[in-house]
Amino acid sequence: MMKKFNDTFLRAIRGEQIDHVPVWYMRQAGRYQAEYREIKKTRTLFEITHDSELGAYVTELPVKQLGVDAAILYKDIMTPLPSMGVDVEIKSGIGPVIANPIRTMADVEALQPFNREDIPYIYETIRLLRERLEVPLIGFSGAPFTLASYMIEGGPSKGYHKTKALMYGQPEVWHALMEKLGDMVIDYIKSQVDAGIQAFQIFDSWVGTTSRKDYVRYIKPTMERIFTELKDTGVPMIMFGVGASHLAEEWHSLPLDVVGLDWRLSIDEARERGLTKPVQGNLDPSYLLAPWDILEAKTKEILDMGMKQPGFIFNLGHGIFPEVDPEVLKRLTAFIHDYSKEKMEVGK
Ligand SMILES: Cc1c2[nH]c(c1CCC(=O)O)Cc1[nH]c(c(CCC(=O)O)c1C)Cc1[nH]c(c(CCC(=O)O)c1C)Cc1[nH]c(c(C)c1CCC(=O)O)C2
Repeated sequence: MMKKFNDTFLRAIRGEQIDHVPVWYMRQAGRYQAEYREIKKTRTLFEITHDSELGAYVTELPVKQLGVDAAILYKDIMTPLPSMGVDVEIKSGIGPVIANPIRTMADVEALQPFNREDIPYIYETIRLLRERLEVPLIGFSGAPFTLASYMIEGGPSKGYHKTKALMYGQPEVWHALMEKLGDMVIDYIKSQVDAGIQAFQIFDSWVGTTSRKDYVRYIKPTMERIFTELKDTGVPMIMFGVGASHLAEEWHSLPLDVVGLDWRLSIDEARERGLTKPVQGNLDPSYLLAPWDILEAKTKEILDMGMKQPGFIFNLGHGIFPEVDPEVLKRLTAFIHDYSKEKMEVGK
């Protein structure tokens, strides 16, 4: 018998009637899973994504194992960059490393427009997943600032000094780069929507390193254009970044649907600051290593805050890390479902 499609995640975003709080986890496909580690013994991330059957398997695995309410397409924020001429490799335990960093206007001019024909395997994975999944499929893209930070630094960074030096010192180069990456994000998300994704998240993971004033001046115009152009897709749009509480009002004012929060700003505080839109978050993933009663108490606290108004999706404040026990995530998912279900029934 076919199981009924669980659209709780999409209904929650629309503020519709639901019977439990939906949950999914950033990095729900990854090295905390034994099956994933086994696959990674012989294949790189790019090799997995080029194999649509394998990409679909890895995407679906946490949905089956944990019982989460949404799947996030397995790929990386680096996936579209080779199409633009970026020479990128993802090194295990380090992250993306780029051999041809951006330093000058000539480097920006040399970037090619993203071409969806370069990544047919991603769309094939989306099509396979839409046939198989009983929960919505989330697509995603990195945001221009976060992608630019890798492209300028040449890899992961602590201070983002080269990125900001280019932003402040060569603003015309910076804006040209933001424009090109903005074009890519728009077409890349549209292409994923055409293939069948049902929501998307924009990862501006490292944008919290900029001030509010700089965000408005150097980054927000491109974000405004991205969300304005993508609104027509009709697919819910989620924003996320780490340590970006000071930008929460700026995000809220963008034409997006869901504001993702990390653990630095509580949901109550976000509401007090006028964030009336649906929120997603925000358990500090470190709690996943704490004893169960401590994790449960914190989860309850977040659910109690999130459930004060419609439009709440439970997630972590950042991705799952390799040391986390899958059994803990399974128990947590069941707890979120049971606790919120009970609370909704009492509230009726
Ligand atoms: C900044 C960023 C990257 N990639 C991503 C971000 C934004 C989210 C965030 O803030 O963490 C997004 C991403 N990367 C990956 C996903 C898959 C979907 C999911 O969340 O399950 C998603 C959503 C796979 C991946 N991307 C990567 C892994 C882990 C290593 C691997 O399996 O090769 C996975 C599962 C590699 C990667 N790729 C990147 C980093 C920092 C790393 C980690 C390096 C490491 O610790 O080894 C860049």
